[in-house]
Amino acid sequence: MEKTKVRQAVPLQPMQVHGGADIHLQPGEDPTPEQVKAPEGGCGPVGSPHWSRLLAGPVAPWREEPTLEQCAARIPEAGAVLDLLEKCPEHQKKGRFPVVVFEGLDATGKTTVTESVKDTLNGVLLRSPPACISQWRTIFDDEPASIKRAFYAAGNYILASEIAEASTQAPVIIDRYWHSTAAYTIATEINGKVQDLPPVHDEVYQWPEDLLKPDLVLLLTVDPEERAHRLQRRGLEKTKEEAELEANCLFRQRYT
Ligand SMILES: Nc1ncnc2c1ncn2[C@@H]1O[C@H](COP(=O)(O)OP(=O)(O)OP(=O)(O)O)[C@@H](O)[C@H]1O
Ligand SMILES: Nc1ccn([C@H]2C[C@H](O)[C@@H](COP(=O)(O)O)O2)c(=O)n1
Repeated sequence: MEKTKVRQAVPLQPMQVHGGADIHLQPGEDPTPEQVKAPEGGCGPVGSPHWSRLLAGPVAPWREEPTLEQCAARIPEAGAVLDLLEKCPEHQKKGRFPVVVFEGLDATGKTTVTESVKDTLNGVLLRSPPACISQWRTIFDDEPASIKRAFYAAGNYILASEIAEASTQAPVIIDRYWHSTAAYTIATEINGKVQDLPPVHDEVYQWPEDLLKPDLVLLLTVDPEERAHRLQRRGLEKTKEEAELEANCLFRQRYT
């Protein structure tokens, strides 16, 4: 067996982004802090100020981007995701059992490790996106980045209600959660060099304040060559992100 490295991921802090009203900026013009900040009370499509901020886009809040609600007429599954989201209680509380998340690039061993830890701890294994919406992934994966991101972000909130319930019964082990959504979004949607990324304490890295927080997040890493072999052995078609990781050093730096 190859060695899988595990390190505790830095938890993201609460995030603040624009909640939905259109902001028009000239190319190169930066938004004011008022524009970036969500309006008091929220204004988004699903009633909760935080959900609406999230679905409006955590990384480039000043851009005009379609939300799930806006594309529901064209993509009925977007409406179904929003219906599920609406049914989730707004304040998700963790039960008495620990909630542990495993993160990492493709083929770093998340499935293998989470299944083993689940068996060892006699726990419950959950995944993001959760099973109730994962059959629609291919639809959203083919959509523009903002819609894809909104789907995965919504999935994290739906998953949170599953975590809340499961953690009253047993330890909960999770394969990907918010960090995956944030990392892929930052890597795909922030252009430029790694030094152009928002600074370390920027709100973009922060955990959404209304999203149930795990007790522990572990990041799995393997040597890039070994990871490439594993992907090759698996023989699946490369995802868009994998192709970018391979070809684009800047993308890789932004992601990691
Ligand atoms: N420690 C290990 N040593 C050698 N091979 C491993 C190890 N852990 C996992 N693998 C193999 O690497 C491949 C990827 O593992 P796994 O599916 O667990 O990764 P993953 O992170 O869940 O991937 P993805 O995110 O793409 O689903 C599998 O073929 C698995 O058998
Ligand atoms: N919480 C999540 C989970 C997954 N994603 C996206 C990121 C990648 O495009 C893809 C990887 O998932 P996997 O193939 O390992 O099931 O899914 C996300 O953005 N947020």
